[in-house]
Amino acid sequence: MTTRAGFVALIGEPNAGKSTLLNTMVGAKVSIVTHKVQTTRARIRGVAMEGDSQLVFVDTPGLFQPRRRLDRAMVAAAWGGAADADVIVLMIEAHRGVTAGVERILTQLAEIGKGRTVALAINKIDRVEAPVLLGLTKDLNERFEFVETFMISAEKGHGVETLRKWLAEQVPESPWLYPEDQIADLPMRMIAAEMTREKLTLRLHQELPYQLTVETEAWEERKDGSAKVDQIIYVSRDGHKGIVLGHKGETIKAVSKAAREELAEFLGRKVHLFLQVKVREKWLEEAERYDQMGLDFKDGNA
Ligand SMILES: Nc1nc2c(ncn2[C@@H]2O[C@H](COP(=O)(O)OP(=O)(O)OP(=O)(O)O)[C@@H](O)[C@H]2O)c(=O)[nH]1
Repeated sequence: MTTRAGFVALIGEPNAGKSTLLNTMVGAKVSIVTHKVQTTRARIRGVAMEGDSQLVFVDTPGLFQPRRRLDRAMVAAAWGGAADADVIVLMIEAHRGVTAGVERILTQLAEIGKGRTVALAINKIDRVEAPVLLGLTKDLNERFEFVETFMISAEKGHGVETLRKWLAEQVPESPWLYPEDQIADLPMRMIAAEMTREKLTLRLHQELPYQLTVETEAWEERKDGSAKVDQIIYVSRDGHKGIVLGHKGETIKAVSKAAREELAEFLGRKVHLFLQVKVREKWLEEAERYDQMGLDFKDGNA
């Protein structure tokens, strides 16, 4: 069997329908991903299987005219995700057409999208008549050389399967990036790992060994409705392990408690969180590419 796998970035103005499309393509589980945990790094929003292809959707915060510093960082992150992706899909709203925001994105796309596979998805086609769509398709394709144009309704599901099949053909031949039995809760695993990393950062301040990463090793749904989450904190040196554990394990206990509480509140149910610290000298090298993408590299999976 020839497998394929790759990264897909959905870009577009806020409200274009990116989350809706993701949910339709990936399944209901992603909807749990909210904007609550903000990060400037690209994150995985969901993974879809289509035939022998694995499509990993990376998050791109809505692209808008950045004013504040935080906004600028978010927009940069959005483009960062797109620049690393194998396929970029620009989503626009059919009834709004080429807005000033869309024009701005197209200008940036002229640089980022050069030589890449960029498709156009005109969304919310249920809101306009056919002639409008044809005019819009022509207009947009004159402004940028899209490899393909799709007319979809993310909400009603029209055209979504065609788009997904096409994406499956675009990603390169590659082993799958994530085991199939993990993809359903992958976004949750990543969010949980980020929560723990955030608590470590808060707790350790400057002491924090910068070569540190958190991975969610196992996620188990229990019959009583609670979730059992096992995480490993990887540090690159023995000395760092002591810092993370703290005097008599105080640091790790406090981090664990804070992360557990936040995760429980986020999920709205009870959480049992187990943290383990491991020394792995080479993790940085192994994980480099994934880390840059904001992905949690799982040992031995790639
Ligand atoms: N009529 C119609 N509405 C849609 C369609 N797809 C999405 N919407 C609606 O458009 C709104 C925005 O959709 P989202 O999926 O949240 O948009 P988004 O691009 O993820 O927005 P941000 O998270 O702000 O970047 C929601 O109210 C959706 O219900 C569609 O195909 N037709």
